[in-house]
Amino acid sequence: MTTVVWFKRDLRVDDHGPLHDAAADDVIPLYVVEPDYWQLPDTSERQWAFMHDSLLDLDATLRDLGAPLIVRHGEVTAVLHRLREATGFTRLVSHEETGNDWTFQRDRAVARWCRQQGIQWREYRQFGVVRGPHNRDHWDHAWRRVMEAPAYPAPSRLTPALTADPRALESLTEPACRDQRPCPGRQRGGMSQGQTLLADFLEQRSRGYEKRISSPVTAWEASSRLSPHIAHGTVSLRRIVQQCRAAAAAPDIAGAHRRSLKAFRSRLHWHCHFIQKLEDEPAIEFQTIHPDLEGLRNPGDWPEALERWREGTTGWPLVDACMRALHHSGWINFRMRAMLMAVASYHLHQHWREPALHLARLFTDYEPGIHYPQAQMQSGLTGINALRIYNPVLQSHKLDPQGRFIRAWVPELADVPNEWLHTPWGLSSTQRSRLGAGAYPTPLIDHEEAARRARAHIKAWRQQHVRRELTDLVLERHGSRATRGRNRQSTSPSKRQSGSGNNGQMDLFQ
Ligand SMILES: Cc1cc2nc3c(=O)[nH]c(=O)nc-3n(C[C@H](O)[C@H](O)[C@H](O)COP(=O)(O)OP(=O)(O)OC[C@H]3O[C@@H](n4cnc5c(N)ncnc54)[C@H](O)[C@@H]3O)c2cc1C
Repeated sequence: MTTVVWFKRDLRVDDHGPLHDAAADDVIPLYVVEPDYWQLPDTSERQWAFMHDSLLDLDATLRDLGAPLIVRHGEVTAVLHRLREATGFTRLVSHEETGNDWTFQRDRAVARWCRQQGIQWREYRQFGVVRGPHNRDHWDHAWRRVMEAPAYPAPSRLTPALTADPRALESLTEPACRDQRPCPGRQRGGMSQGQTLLADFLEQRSRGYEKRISSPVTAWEASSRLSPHIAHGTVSLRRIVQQCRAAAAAPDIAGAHRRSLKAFRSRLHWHCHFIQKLEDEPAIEFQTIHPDLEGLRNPGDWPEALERWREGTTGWPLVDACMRALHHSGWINFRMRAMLMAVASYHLHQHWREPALHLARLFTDYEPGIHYPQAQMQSGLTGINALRIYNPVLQSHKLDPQGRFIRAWVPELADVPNEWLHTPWGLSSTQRSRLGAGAYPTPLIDHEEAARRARAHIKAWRQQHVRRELTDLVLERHGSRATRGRNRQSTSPSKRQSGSGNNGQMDLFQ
């Protein structure tokens, strides 16, 4: 039997169920470059570049196993059709994908084509995300079952159904990407890069994880930096969970290090918890999680603010440093992603979708299932989470007190003393010119005033438009069971989502 293994965002051979099971057959390992996908507003050349590294690595490994990667361009059903005519394959295997709406519709088209052609298509789960009806109360248990199951070993040998592919991967025609912003500091893709990062993180860098991931000064080293590898599947999430557990169980591990590994493991759980939200409600890509918050902000309001936010010229140094670092490297830590999104939504009163798309394009680790729910959560659109209006000046003092990160990314402020670095608009124009900061913009709005306005606007909107019964439905559908349990015990229904209010954040729904 000939089986096509369709690689998508699972570019590895280890813990790859479809490849493992297909190894008994004649196999066609296939990757399809889909030109229409790379024209979508949430995709970019930097993501393709990471993918390309990973394809080269995958191809080299598959060649060693005996069956090189077959790469085709075009619409997937058309590619499969031609391949079917050429090889007569009868089985297609792949991983389930919670991608964006475009990939979901493409998968539906593939399913239709398979039915018409009498091809058996088996999809495997690679995450703890459940497709179809399921009981949210048992979700954690199901996640653990998947992560604790034995990983699939890489096949030791493959029998190729197509021996020589005339189109060598090295000469692959790159898709024309709609977004081509350069990313010189991008992480490299590929299985070996992912493995090295994981080993290095578990052995060394994770020691300071818990305490050092919030500051953009230290997070670059303290975070695992595995996100683009998880998003493109060059390392299996299950392997990461299992190796993390093994590292934490080592007898000689220090308490702080063990706590850090525990905190890291909870993030791996969040990965699937968030993706599950998009799996359960794909409309989240386009619509607010809480339907009554849809009209809170309008697309197209204040275009100058959006442009300045996008280009890292808001005049708030930490915000601009984060955006510019992201342009350069395709990655920024969680806290700063949250702050960027919150500043766009609250201070600059932007509708959530354009900022979310901009960030998606900038992230080499763009993962729709995490991205859209997170972007909405940080914009106050779920109706069930504490609102976090990050104070960009407070965050700046707290997370970059010496201005190391700011000076690295906002060179206009390199000579501004610490006293003024976080609030350079307080300098007179003569002082600014003397310090070489004359070209750095002043903010469009006072940030405290902007936060006050945002708070008042949301409060009024909520009183007028937000229906409790819909909030309860959102909570039922998307709320974390752990949080819900806590809420049930400790808060009255009207204060269900009251939050910490720390770290420069405010809870507006109290
Ligand atoms: C507005 C916004 C958009 C985001 N978009 C993405 C995205 O497109 N892709 C993406 O992978 N992450 C996204 N995140 C989550 C998080 O910021 C990144 O996963 C993390 O910064 C990646 O770095 P790391 O791998 O070093 O993280 P680590 O802290 O080392 O975490 C390990 C892994 O756990 C998962 N994870 C970590 N934090 C979260 C979280 N808060 N929610 C869900 N999963 C998490 C990721 O898979 C991550 O790679 C977003 C967060 C915000 C606030």
